[in-house]
Amino acid sequence: MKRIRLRAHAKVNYSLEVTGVRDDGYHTLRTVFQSISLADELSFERAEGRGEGFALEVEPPKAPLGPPGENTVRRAWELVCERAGRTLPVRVSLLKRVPAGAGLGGGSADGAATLVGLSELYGLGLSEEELLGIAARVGADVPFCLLGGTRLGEGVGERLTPLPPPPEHYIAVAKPEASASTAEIFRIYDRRSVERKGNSRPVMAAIRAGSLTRLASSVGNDLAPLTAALVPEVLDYERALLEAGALGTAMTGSGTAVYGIFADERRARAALLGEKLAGAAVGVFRPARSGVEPL
Ligand SMILES: C[C@@](CO)(OP(=O)(O)O)[C@H](O)COP(=O)(O)OP(=O)(O)OC[C@H]1O[C@@H](n2ccc(N)nc2=O)[C@H](O)[C@@H]1O
Ligand SMILES: Nc1ncnc2c1ncn2[C@@H]1O[C@H](COP(=O)(O)OP(=O)(O)O)[C@@H](O)[C@H]1O
Repeated sequence: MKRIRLRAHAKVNYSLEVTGVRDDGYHTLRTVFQSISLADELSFERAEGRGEGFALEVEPPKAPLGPPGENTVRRAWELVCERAGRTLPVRVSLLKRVPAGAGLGGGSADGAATLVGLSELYGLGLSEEELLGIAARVGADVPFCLLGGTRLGEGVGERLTPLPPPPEHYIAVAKPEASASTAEIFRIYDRRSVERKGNSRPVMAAIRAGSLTRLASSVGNDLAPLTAALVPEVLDYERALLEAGALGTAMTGSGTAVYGIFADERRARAALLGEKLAGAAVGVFRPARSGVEPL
């Protein structure tokens, strides 16, 4: 039985600026995305002639994936079936490692991996351009999660420009108990605009210069004050990471996870053991060069 096994990488945003609002209410962004070594694992097998054609097993079973109909894996499957003009019976196993609702793009990464997995499983031969087109319909982050690496995202995140890999470093990630809904954060944004810090340009200059200290001192996220107003731990954890020696910290995506940049793995791991981050540690990760890759 043919089985496709893939790793779906999470991401952080080294910068996140809101640049406007489209007619459909989506906000345009300028953001530098970075895939990281934290990843979910997915496997895909044909499930000929069983039920409606889509079966998903998740480990751990209680992983908070929202309403079943809204799962990004199912949504991606529905769109690929539509593109293929037929039902593609599949059984998907998903090992969740990326915390949901964290701004780490876990759901988006799973959606991206599903597009690749189904195209390979059924030999659909979908081009990257076709996959990107479907990805944009799954979610705003999914086109990036499909390509991965280091990229500038514009539009709602679908206009991607590749960037050189960043200088070597370690990324210590911490997440408060509370999650944040991306939709809610943008609703708050519409009611009270935020100071635009313009981090993307200095972040890109630092990456191009290969300077870790400049990169670390340039990271930032315009949405952080909004999420922090709902979940104060966002700011507490940024401070704790700096006190533990992080060269720079920021919130990722619409939150609630935050990360600290370290040159030294040992210090990054020690930072997550500090009492102020007790129970919040997600882990220490490295930049990754792809978004979806064979397991
Ligand atoms: C803003 C980012 C930055 O990385 O946040 P994170 O998801 O990483 O936290 C992402 O682009 C999010 O992408 P994604 O998580 O796919 O958002 P979606 O599910 O497509 O959107 C959820 C809701 O958030 C709002 N939304 C989302 C993205 C965007 N650029 N503008 C918006 O206004 C819309 O109301 C949308 O219905
Ligand atoms: N495969 C999935 N993994 C995680 N969350 C999912 C998935 N499919 C749908 N969701 C829902 O989408 C929400 C956002 O998940 P996720 O993409 O991980 O957040 P973010 O992009 O903010 O990191 C989750 O809170 C959950 O309700």
